Amino acid sequence: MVKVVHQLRELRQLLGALGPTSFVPTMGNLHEGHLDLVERAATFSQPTVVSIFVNPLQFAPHEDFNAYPRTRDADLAKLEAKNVDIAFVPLVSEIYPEAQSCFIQPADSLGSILEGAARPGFFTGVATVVLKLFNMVRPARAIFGAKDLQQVRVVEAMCRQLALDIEIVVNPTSRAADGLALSSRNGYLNPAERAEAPRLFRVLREMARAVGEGDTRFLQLEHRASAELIKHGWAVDYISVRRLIDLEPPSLIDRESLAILGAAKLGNTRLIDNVEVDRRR
Ligand SMILES: Nc1ncnc2c1ncn2[C@@H]1O[C@H](COP(=O)(O)OP(=O)(O)OP(=O)(O)O)[C@@H](O)[C@H]1O
Ligand SMILES: CC(C)(CO)[C@@H](O)C(=O)[O-]
Ligand code: BAL
Repeated sequence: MVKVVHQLRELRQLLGALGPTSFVPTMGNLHEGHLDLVERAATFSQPTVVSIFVNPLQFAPHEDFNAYPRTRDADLAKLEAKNVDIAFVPLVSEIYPEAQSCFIQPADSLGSILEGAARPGFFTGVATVVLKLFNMVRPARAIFGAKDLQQVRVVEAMCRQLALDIEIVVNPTSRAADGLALSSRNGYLNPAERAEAPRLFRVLREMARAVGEGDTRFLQLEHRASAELIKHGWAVDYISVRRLIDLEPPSLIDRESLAILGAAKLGNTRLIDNVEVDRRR
């Protein structure tokens, strides 16, 4: 039976009896992508803790904090079916008990680019809540999805820079049959937008193929991909070729591992995705 816990006090009591755990932080509205993270957690053969918390700190005032889907009972049934040990479902007041809080601000070189440029303050909100959840759960490891690649890099850097003894495990992006990365925000799409949405993955995959085959005209490729999306009604935040390791722009001389990252809006729905480059030349 999954144990549903709302308060830190109870969480600590339960954890004391469990020993080292694997932890999957989420904002709920669980889909197969989340459940794949839970399955990955189970491969470590230690108890699994999943948190469900829609973190107000990572939403700007004009963003979708209030509209964000909250499907608690369905989420808990899915965690029960996956044999999760603890579902930690705190109230906002449990995570932020004081009116003012200190924050974890990622280095600008990582926290203020790409998603951080499009959503100022976003990674301060993410890093702060992730550190807080880590301190509450004190897991041996935490599992994150590659769909949010920059979030993974921010969390890895935080663990490195603040000497946290937590292994960060990255699980591949789970996709629908047509390639669209699974995401809670896909639920905002109307049928016509849902049919259009896989184009983001397709243009990123096409760019990754071109770069993998040796095309180094990155700016031209980025412009072409953006134009293709704009032509089909998207508003593009960025499409960018980056070094996989630190998301810096690549140099033309070194043969670094690369990824193509993109974020764009279809109607009112903002989607992100990324594709690693398989370099053949
Ligand atoms: N399609 C996916 N594949 C792999 N991991 C995923 C996928 N979607 C979400 N995750 C991971 O699940 C964890 C919790 O993410 P979150 O609850 O924000 O879900 P989401 O579907 O990404 O929602 P949103 O639409 O808000 O971005 C994160 O580590 C995230 O990277
Ligand atoms: C890591 C996270 C749970 C922090 O709120 C969130 O950013 C998410 O769901 O990806
Ligand atoms: N999955 C990332 C969390 C967010 O967009 O707020």
